[in-house]
Amino acid sequence: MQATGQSTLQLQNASLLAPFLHEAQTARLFPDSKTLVDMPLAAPPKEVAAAYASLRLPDNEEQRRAVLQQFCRSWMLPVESDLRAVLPQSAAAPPPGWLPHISDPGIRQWAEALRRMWGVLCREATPDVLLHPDRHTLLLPARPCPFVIPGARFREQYYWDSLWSLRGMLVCGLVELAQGVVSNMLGLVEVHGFVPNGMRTYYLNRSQPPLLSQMVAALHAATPDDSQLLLRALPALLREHSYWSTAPKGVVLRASDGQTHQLSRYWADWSQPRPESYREDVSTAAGLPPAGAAALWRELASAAESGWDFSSRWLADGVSLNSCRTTQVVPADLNAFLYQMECNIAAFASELGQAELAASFEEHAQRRLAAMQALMWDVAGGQWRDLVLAAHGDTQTDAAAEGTAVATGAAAPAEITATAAATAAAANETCSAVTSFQQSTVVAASNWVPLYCGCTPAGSPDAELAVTSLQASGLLQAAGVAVSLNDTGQQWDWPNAWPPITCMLVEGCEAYGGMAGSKLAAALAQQYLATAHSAWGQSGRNYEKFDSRRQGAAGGGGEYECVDGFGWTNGAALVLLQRYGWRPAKELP
Ligand SMILES: OC[C@H]1O[C@H](O[C@H]2O[C@H](CO)[C@@H](O)[C@H](O)[C@H]2O)[C@H](O)[C@@H](O)[C@@H]1O
Repeated sequence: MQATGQSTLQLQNASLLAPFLHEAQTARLFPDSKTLVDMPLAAPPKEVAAAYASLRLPDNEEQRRAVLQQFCRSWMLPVESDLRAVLPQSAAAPPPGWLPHISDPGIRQWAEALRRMWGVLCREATPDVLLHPDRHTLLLPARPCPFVIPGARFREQYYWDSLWSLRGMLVCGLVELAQGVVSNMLGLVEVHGFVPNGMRTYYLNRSQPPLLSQMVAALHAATPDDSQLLLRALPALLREHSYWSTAPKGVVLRASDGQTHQLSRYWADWSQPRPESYREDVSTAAGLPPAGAAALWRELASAAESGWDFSSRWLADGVSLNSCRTTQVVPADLNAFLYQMECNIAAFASELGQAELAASFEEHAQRRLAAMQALMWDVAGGQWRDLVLAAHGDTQTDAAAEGTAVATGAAAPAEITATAAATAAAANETCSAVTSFQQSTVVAASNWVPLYCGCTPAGSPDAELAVTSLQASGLLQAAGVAVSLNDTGQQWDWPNAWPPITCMLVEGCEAYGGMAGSKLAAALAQQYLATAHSAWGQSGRNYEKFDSRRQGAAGGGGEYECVDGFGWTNGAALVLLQRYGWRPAKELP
């Protein structure tokens, strides 16, 4: 785990309080496991830990729970007492030019309500977080700025959510707020070398889909006169790129023609239950020996790093969470994001006059693109497939701690033969090439994310094929785009439709898919607007995810109730409304 200064202190305290965390989470003190880890301490951690050590816990379950509850009341502060609501600068300014021109009064009112949500979701840390960081799990950069939370239980800034929130803020003219959100992330990279999953210390073991360079690009387009932005962002992006492209996240694959390719995967530096989902992870690993449980917990945390927590994409048997094998998957969307990051770094370097750096990142981008084309592009299926590395074997060893396959995963069919040990070697500094892997058969919306990232030229035969295959995929439903065809009960599977994915598909089809792509993009955009508007009209809610089959219905499944707020839902709606207007379509082309 990479941590320095303030966060080291915070993490040391987390380990001091680990016995309490275990007991309290196991006793189910709160319906949502995340509540406890977001509550500030009322006294210095050493004092709290000493008080806990002197506590006599009764054997009787109910009495034990009551004692733990009383302990929490005495030694902890209410959730959200580390935050205060703050109105972003320019929130009171008149709505941006495009918004008052929406002709339908009901839609105009909705757009106005969405715009006001940035004020509702904006937070800053209380002075106590800066004064006593060791009492808090809120993670701050050196010079923290106000930020936007997704909403409800997600009461901190998140990494990939921020792209759609940021773009929503920008179409509303909230430039200072957007600048602060990006500054927070750059500040975290400057200290930790990567952007954590979210701004809490328990997220420091992993990142999330790497979209910072896209946020910098969006902000740069909105503030072309800010000469400082790229100067600050470029070194941070270089650090982030290295975090994603070196082992254990970086892997080397050898194709059947002998050619080696460097790609990346999700890999969390964590082999314990996630503190924010402690009870859930303990229960998923029930019955496993300690080493097997530790390996599974890494796989679960790595799935959380993907943003797709959880999905059949990561499950060896396609349905059970205890077959999670995220680190054995080399994801198409992750590598597409990294391709885009490499292109953006090249463009920023070139703008700053750093020609050599620009050329080297153009080369990185071209190499990754060639690898994706050679290994992930499914010509017959017209989509980019995740790659599944052969399973490492049946148990966890020290090698597992270095990033090898999970214990519980069934071996992938060995279409391309090689030794399982090669998978393990992929994680090592020596970077021996993995030769045993195959394309995943899961039909997930992520298979078309490379279209959004420009992994094939606009209007090319491959791009047109991708649009046609998306139309035939079964993912496009009456009220939205399902993220996969597999009904597992997990939230990143059938029948859920997630705003960021829909937005990426719309923009990918529009930018690269020729005439057919543009038509589909416009129809998908209207479908999203119709369902988001209908949900708001029926319930006053802005759900984090939707049911792709029923207009205005919330999504479900997974380890927490569908929440309201919601950063990326509102951002995607505002961005699509500004781009496409309100033109309800009858059906998809
Ligand atoms: O508490 C469980 C998990 O919750 C988060 O994941 C979900 O919400 C995030 C915020 O909107 C979103 O970025 C992610 O895609 C969702 O699946 C969190 O990111 C996980 O790390 C956490 O374990």
